[in-house]
Amino acid sequence: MIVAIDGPSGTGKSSTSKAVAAQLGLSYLDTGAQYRAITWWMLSNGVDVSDQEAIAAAADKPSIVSGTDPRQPAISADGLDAAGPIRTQEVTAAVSAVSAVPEVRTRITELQRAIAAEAGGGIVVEGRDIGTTVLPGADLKVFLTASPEARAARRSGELKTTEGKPVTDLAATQQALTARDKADSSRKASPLKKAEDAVEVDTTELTLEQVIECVVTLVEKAAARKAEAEPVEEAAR
Ligand SMILES: Nc1ncnc2c1ncn2[C@@H]1O[C@H](COP(=O)(O)OP(=O)(O)O)[C@@H](O)[C@H]1O
Ligand SMILES: Nc1ccn([C@H]2C[C@H](O)[C@@H](COP(=O)(O)OP(=O)(O)O)O2)c(=O)n1
Repeated sequence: MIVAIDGPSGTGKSSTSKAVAAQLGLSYLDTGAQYRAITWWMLSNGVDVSDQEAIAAAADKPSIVSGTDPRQPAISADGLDAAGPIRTQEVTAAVSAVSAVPEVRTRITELQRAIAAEAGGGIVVEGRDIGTTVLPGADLKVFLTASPEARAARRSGELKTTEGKPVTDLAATQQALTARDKADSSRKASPLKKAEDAVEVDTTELTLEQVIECVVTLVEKAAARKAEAEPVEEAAR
């Protein structure tokens, strides 16, 4: 069972995907964390993130390793724990530019497909292009949306500056988030886009618990469809 959950920032992808995976005993992959980790590695290793060629030349260098336990998501770059540093504003401000470079996307997409192929019991993979590009044959595709105001309000509560202070400016948070959405949706290589066969869920007026319940139901229905379809496929062989 492969579940793809895509959508812009602050729609609830990570919280929903982790909870659904934990509840249904599936693995979990946060692909945004991988793009953030490669961005953090570049910033820490003197790569000029305004120079596309420099980014492309460095794309193969770091070793990015993701844990797939939804209860203990882990991410490292060259063996260093990246879970904390990838959430700083510095990384958030640079991640769209780094992730728009085709060499970075090819590298990270290969990693994602390998992780999904190894997840024997099934996996929930969340990101921007999972349903469209990374795993177009997913058993279920969900596209989460929410109003920019709701997303900014959710995000502003958890952001930290590089010095570790909380970010409280809601208007600035919304502006940064909208700019990132625009960059992620307009890039040439695998932009943020709803797959034609994805189920869209608007989370603006829903609690996180309601979104989780809705996605669990969708996964259970997709699993039932898959179980019904498989004996037919077997017989056809
Ligand atoms: N439906 C919801 N209602 C209220 N808050 C939510 C909802 N979904 C997620 N959140 C909160 O919003 C923040 C961003 O959620 P997250 O899952 O990280 O979004 P994404 O992965 O899409 O960027 C988190 O603090 C999360 O707890
Ligand atoms: N599949 C993906 C996932 C993330 N990205 C890029 C674009 C996003 O702005 C950044 C960060 O993603 P992340 O999911 O961590 O962002 P949010 O938590 O939603 O703010 O990575 C991508 O290009 N493709």
